[in-house]
Amino acid sequence: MASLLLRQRRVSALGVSRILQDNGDSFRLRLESKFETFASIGVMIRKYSSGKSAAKFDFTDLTCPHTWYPNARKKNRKVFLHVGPTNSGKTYHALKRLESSPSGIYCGPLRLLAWEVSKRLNKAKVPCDLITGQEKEEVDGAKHKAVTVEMADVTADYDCAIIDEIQMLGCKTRGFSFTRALLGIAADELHLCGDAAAVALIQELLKVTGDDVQVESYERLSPLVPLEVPLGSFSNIRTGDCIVTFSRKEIYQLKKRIESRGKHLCSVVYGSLPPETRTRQATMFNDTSSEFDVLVASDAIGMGLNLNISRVIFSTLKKFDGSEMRDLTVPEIKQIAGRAGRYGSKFPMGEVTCLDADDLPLLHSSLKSPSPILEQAGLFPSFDLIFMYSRLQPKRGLYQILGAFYRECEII
Ligand SMILES: Nc1ncnc2c1ncn2[C@@H]1O[C@H](COP(=O)(O)OP(=O)(O)OP(=O)(O)O)[C@@H](O)[C@H]1O
Repeated sequence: MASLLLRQRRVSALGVSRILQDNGDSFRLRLESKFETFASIGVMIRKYSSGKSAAKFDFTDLTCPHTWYPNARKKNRKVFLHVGPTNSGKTYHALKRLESSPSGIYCGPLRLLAWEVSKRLNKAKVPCDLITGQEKEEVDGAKHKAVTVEMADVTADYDCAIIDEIQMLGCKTRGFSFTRALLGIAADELHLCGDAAAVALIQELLKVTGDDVQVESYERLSPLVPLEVPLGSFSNIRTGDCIVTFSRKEIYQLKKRIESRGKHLCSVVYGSLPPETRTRQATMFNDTSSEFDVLVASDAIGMGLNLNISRVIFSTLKKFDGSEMRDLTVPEIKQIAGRAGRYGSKFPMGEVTCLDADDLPLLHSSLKSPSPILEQAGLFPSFDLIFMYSRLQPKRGLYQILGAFYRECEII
């Protein structure tokens, strides 16, 4: 197979650009149908512009990623973009459609969100599998799936699909999975839930797919009040509080400090907790009859989770992002703060504040600011694409091949 493909590459040197111009996308669709498997080798955030999709064929040409998904391209997808602030019912409306569809898939950014959706659908007598990077729970007769976005199947056919927190397609580390799901899921109806900052980029990305895109805007369902005073002392902690911090060490230090006063017990939620433990901790906090009435969490709670939080308290507005300590961004602050006072929860109004008074100005200004408009989406080459490219350079090692691939991609 490799030699056949290498021959195709030699043909390309003789002028596949022209063939593409002459024959449109059909050649690419046939070729790209071999490229469906994605693997985690590297990530590229590329400025997306439909104007750049000039006819040039090469394994490093990533300018037409919509052609990588022939199943999705066979459909005229109806795309609904549900946009608005946190706690505005975007996901609720999309889930209603999923629940009433004969088959479907929910793709979320967190394992806990996928778990919440599978639980909800199974409770509503809609059998639903749960598939994440850590587990696979299959339910007899299920035609629905709740998955973390990386596990989205772009080869199956669905009546309805949801991609939650779609603004994450701009994320440097995980954005490519959202772009893949956006372009690749073959569903008659595709519901995208997230921040309005992603609308223009998504409309631009979908211009080339022929999908019908409709924007539905929402308003927050319950008030979120930024407090004028900081928490100050841990003696002011009360039932329903959630303290947010960004390292596991600090999470356990804060839990110890709060519990040492003898008034409250704390649940903890952070990304690297084993899934069952995370689920148990979130359930304990949500259960009003449990003694665990305070939550200490990382930004793992920031996306979409429905927890019984009355007040969010930022212990800091800085986090280490893998390379440096930086201030939280406007979207991060809004997402995390938005967990307080969820509609339908025990607390009809949410409050948000900081541990230290010095952080209040940044908190207040961020909550008032719109999220910056997204201009970039993550994109990722398929494993097969890299494999075929590597066959052209038999003397190079993997490191050099990836480096060369990355450099050549950048100049397109
Ligand atoms: N019309 C409704 N009737 C009953 N409950 C609703 C309704 N709309 C939303 N809710 C509930 O309000 C809460 C927030 O809704 P949802 O999760 O859809 O908000 P969202 O806009 O997606 O928020 P986020 O962006 O923070 O994820 C959920 O618990 C949801 O079940």
